[in-house]
Amino acid sequence: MLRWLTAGESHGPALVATLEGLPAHVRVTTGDIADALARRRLGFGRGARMKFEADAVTILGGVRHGESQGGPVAIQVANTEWPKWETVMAADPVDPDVLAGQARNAALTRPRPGHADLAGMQKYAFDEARPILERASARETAARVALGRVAMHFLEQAFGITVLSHVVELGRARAPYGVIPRQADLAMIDADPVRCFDADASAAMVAEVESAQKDGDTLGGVVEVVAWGLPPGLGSHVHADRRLDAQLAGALMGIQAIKGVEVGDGFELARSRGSAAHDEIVLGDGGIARASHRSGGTEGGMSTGEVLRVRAAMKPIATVPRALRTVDTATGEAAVAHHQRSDVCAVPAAGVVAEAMVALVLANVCLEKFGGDSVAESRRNCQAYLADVAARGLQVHQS
Ligand SMILES: Cc1cc2nc3c(=O)[nH]c(=O)nc-3n(C[C@H](O)[C@H](O)[C@H](O)COP(=O)(O)O)c2cc1C
Ligand SMILES: C=C(O[C@@H]1CC(C(=O)O)=C[C@@H](OP(=O)(O)O)[C@H]1O)C(=O)O
Repeated sequence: MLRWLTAGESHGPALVATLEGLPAHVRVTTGDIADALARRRLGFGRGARMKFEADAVTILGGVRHGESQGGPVAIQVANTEWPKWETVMAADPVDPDVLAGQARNAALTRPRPGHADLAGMQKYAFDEARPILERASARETAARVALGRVAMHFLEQAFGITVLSHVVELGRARAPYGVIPRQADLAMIDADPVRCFDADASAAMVAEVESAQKDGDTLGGVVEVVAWGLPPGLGSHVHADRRLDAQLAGALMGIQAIKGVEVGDGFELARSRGSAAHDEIVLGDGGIARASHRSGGTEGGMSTGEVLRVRAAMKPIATVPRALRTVDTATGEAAVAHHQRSDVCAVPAAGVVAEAMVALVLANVCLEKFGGDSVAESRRNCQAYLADVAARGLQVHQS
């Protein structure tokens, strides 16, 4: 079983992440993780902070000479802006007179609608939002992306599974439905300003961001994560929490600002008749094949061996420049919400985070099915299983 945790605040010295249960001999370097973090900073519409702040990665444990050792992997993502925050975010007590002189320490008593601010102040007994927003911030997703890269290397090296994402909707702009990119397309997607695979849709998405920015507004959108090379039978129908689709939905909904998840054709299937909603099992060239890919690669809570497709819908950024109405909790008076700066749109970055979450889920279900304390052992176990499926005439040939 793969377990992971992150810790750290948005303006703290660093985020830290640990991954327990990773087999030995996964090849991964600091450079690989830095590359993943750089991809998360991509995307037209992100705010000023992405430009002046940098992620400084250190692998603190679990990896030696470029290979995992079987112990927990610990990664630090340090924040180069820390010197500006070291008094306001200090772990140890600070002289109140020193703190009083810090503009950054001003009490945030105008909670932002759409954020954790108000519910967090209620729940954790704080009179201002700083202690809440520091941990609620999607800065934390940098730690998840670092772990996701390690999980992706395991999936690729043990099983040949690859995971990628692309932006399919941004504001009102939409990419054509049903185009499923492959790993070879990833460089092209990352080179696009909004990580969209369709040039016309990309131009429309960029225009949407420009228009929202001009209006002092923000945008959301939809990302699709695609995984190629999955064996059938990951996850299980036998219990709710073992269903692959449930685990994927939970992982994606666990990303800040994600409000909806679709597996395969998702909500569109609900609008179709049964005769047009499923993937018929047919005789193909080499044996059993599927006539379509509507299910998104899961049936009965298990992978089918077809390409996996999941979509996540992100709400518009909640720190709206044209500030939303709130109440100042210090005075009890009507006010407008705190706003310093924000992304106009972070959908392209959310795609990179969604890839990481899907990779962590897939790595976990692969370990559940195949086990293995080394990459070679996990690979061997998977190959033996696939050989048995084929020997029983149940192998599905990809169309
Ligand atoms: C990659 C990424 C970047 C984000 N950037 C911002 C931002 O700059 N400003 C903001 O207000 N919210 C931003 N968010 C969204 C907030 O973190 C999120 O809206 C907030 O946590 C409340 O959402 P929730 O109700 O889903 O938790 C971002 C989310 C992601 C995934
Ligand atoms: C720092 C990151 O994202 C931040 C996520 C975020 C939020 O509210 O979620 C708000 C913004 O930070 P700030 O409020 O300090 O401008 C983003 O920049 C990052 O992704 O590395």
